[in-house]
Amino acid sequence: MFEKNEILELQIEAIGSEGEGIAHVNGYTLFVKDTVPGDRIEAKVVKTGKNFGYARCERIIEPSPDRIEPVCPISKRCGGCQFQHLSYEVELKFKQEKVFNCIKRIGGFKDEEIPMLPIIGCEEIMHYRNKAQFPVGVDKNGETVTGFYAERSHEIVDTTKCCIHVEENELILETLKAFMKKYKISAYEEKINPKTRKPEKAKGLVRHIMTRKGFATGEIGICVVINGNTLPNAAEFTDMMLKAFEGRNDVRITSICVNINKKITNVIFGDELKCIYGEPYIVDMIEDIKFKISPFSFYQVNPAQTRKLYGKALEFAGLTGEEVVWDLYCGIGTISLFLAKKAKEVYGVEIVPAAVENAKENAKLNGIENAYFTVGKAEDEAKKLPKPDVIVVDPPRKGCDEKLLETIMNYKPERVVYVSCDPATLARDLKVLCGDGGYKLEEVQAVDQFSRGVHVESVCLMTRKEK
Ligand SMILES: C[S@@+](CC[C@H](N)C(=O)[O-])C[C@H]1O[C@@H](n2cnc3c(N)ncnc32)[C@H](O)[C@@H]1O
Repeated sequence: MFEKNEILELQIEAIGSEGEGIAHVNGYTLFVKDTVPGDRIEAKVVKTGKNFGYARCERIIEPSPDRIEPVCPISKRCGGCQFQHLSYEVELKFKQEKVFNCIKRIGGFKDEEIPMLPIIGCEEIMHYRNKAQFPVGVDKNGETVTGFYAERSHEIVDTTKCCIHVEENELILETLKAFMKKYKISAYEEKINPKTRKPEKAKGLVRHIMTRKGFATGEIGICVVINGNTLPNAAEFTDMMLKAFEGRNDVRITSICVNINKKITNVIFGDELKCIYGEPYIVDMIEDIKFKISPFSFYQVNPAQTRKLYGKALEFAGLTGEEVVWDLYCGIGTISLFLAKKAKEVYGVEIVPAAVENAKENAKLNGIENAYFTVGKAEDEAKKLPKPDVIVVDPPRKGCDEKLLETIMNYKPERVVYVSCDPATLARDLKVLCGDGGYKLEEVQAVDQFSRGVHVESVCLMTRKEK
């Protein structure tokens, strides 16, 4: 066992599930952030446990051939990206293996039972993210700061630049800071309880700014989250933002909203939304379908990859025009509307009311009359829907609720298409559906939606073993 602060020479062998490098010394595992398999490093032990510990890279003795220079100057402090120092080729290999290994270890599948297609990588790994949520706070000198939380912390790394977000965010953040300075508008300050690591006291007004850009339409939406009832000088804020983008014909601000969140919480949005300019949504397009997207609604963050992901989901659904399809966890109806064009009827279920409102409007906007949407929990609402031939699920990271898996198994649709942003919960659910559930795993496709980050999206097709 090692002592805290002990200096070790380590050979990094693999990448851990959170993107850290892994080294072994006499059978003991050490995780080292910002390192790459093949690096030989000098590291300081920072924490030790019974089975594994953590060390900090102090010096790279010999860099791995897969190590690259991060494009981002703050990549080590910011908690956003984990792979700025790793070649994209190795990042993709890691993600492919992550999905495979989760299905094998957590799902209990044998190698030959995992029909994995090669991961679909990004053509563009920079400036791909259409949505950003920046915390706003105060530094030691009392100046307003915006940027990103440092990893596992509430400390804001002050920056207006980010190489995975859209470049327009820089101008939006600079304009917000100038507005707050000019009109003496305070930034949110919270006191974190060191034991619970949760915020316990707070003051100041502006707590977050969220931006979303429609890549196909150029529409930009801004939402300022405040710890109060009104944003003072809201008209001036709108003027400043519009002026900042004056003369640009590639993008335009079409929505500015204020969200009220007076709770002391880590949850970004409160319930109340006030539109102070334009519409309470932006419009974007995927292929030939238009979508209205409210600030509350989920919308995939990487438009170029979303097309490929949805394309696979649609292919896996294998529709002929005759099927009744459920699209559970449907958000604003993105997948539903693609399915509806090829199916008899589509039933979407989604928990966020604003997203369902968007989904209904989106069906109308695109002249789609065979897609129906319900607000509620998928696990409660699905069993009230007409019997499906195909079920598509696209749950949040925690995966599908057990009750929903039971419903799927009771209804026995021919095909289940599972879109997942967390391979661990995907694997857990596959174990149920392909175990007692009577389904066979037919295809597994990983899609890189989050380049330079550790998360990976995937889509799987399951078919019934007994017809
Ligand atoms: C990963 S997103 C997928 C949305 C949509 N399929 C898309 O591609 O844009 C997951 C969605 O599930 C919703 N959600 C979370 N828990 C839910 C539940 N228990 N029942 C229904 N929807 C839920 C979220 O609000 C979110 O819109």
